[in-house]
Amino acid sequence: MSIDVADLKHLSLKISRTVSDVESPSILFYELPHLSLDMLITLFAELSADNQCQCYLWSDDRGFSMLGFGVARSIEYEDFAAPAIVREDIQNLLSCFDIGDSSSPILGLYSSFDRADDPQAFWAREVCLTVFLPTVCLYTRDDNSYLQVAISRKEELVQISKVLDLLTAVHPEKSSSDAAENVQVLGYRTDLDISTWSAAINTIKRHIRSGEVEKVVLSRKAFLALDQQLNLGDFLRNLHSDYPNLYLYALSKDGFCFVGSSPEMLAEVYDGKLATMALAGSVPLEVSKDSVAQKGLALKRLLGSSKDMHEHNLVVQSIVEALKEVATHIGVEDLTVTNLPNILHLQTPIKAYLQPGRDLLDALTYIHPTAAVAGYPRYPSIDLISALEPQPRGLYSGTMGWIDAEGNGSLSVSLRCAAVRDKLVVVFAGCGMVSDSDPQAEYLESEAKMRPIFSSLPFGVYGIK
Ligand SMILES: C=C(O[C@@H]1C=C(C(=O)O)C=C[C@H]1O)C(=O)O
Repeated sequence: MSIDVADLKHLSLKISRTVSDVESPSILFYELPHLSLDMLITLFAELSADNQCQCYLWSDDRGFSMLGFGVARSIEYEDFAAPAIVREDIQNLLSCFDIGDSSSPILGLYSSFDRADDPQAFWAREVCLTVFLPTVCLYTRDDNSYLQVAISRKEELVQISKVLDLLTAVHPEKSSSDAAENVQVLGYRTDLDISTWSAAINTIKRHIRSGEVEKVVLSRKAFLALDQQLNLGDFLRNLHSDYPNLYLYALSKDGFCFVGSSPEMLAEVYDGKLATMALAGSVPLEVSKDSVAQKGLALKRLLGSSKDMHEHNLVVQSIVEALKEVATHIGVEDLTVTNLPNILHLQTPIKAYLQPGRDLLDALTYIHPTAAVAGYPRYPSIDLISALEPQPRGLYSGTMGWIDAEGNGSLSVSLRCAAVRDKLVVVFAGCGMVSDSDPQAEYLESEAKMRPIFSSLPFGVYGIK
């Protein structure tokens, strides 16, 4: 169903009237005709061009998508805070608003991997955790779409009208623009080339031999200088059409945009039931090869690799250990394979019941960062990562998603991503290192993990090393 312009204009008027009458800060909810993800992508691209306001897009493949524009209120934590404190802060934040009926407001939530405060790295000036109530939130849940507006000042009406005006103008099947065809790469570099990468892996192996760690996830960045700014709408549409069943996310603020498409769920919580996964142990696929034959061989190699099974089992083990602190009835399901165009991953779904009073925030605090993005055990691995990686990771390998007032919600792990500022694109990828990791093979794996970003750029860069 497409959006009826007359209906929206009517809604817009109705909201303006209601908002003008609102005397105390309020959160209002309206039902909307179905919003496709494509429409939210178009809105994200248009709204993020306005550098004044934060814009947030997050979507899973299970029927939840949200677009948040503006920030009515936010809570930022310089260090990782205890879940009980965050929970209380969220309740206090929401208690400033009249919420009315039975709807539960949706808040955005994102966290960084580390306490990133490198002034040289624009993607890494992050607090640890941010929870925010968007001024305008369009979201779709199980095929129903809603508009949530948080009103505390009359000026917010401008932001609300902006979203509604754009919505009336968005065509449901917006085709991509052709302006970006001529984008050129002016420069390319990586922070860890194959020789520094290999040296870092040798250091990790020394720490593994000494018994201090069993696995460390090493990551690197690729920096691309373009001759013009990226068209974010086209980029997100390409990313979504090539990798359709993943988490798609984008955060635009402070003059930069962090964007990606991740196969990894950190946690999904509903009514005390928790779903998570171990995702680690990978075989990259080459672009040039016949995909069916190649996938068959790669699958055999992955399932027969004791190194990948070891890497994977450490992640299962670390998640189960973490869950024992906050959950009961922990069920480790059968091993499966996540089959993507660029790579195959071993995957084990894990389910549990959270202890009474626990919610998504406990899942975040205890599970993250898993051994799939940090290492095992967690803290010596994180120390090694900060010693070996030239700059903080910032949002890369952090988490992104949403939470409601009851602590239900969903978070993805921020992988297969890039930070974009002006004409610079920084692409991130990492690989789990164990005692028998081969630096060359791991480097190829990191290239394959960057491919979704490269191939979604207008010129489809594949061969960058
Ligand atoms: C760290 C990344 O991916 C993680 C590491 C994996 C591995 O080492 O096999 C697989 C999936 C992810 O959990 C990344 O994509 O940057």
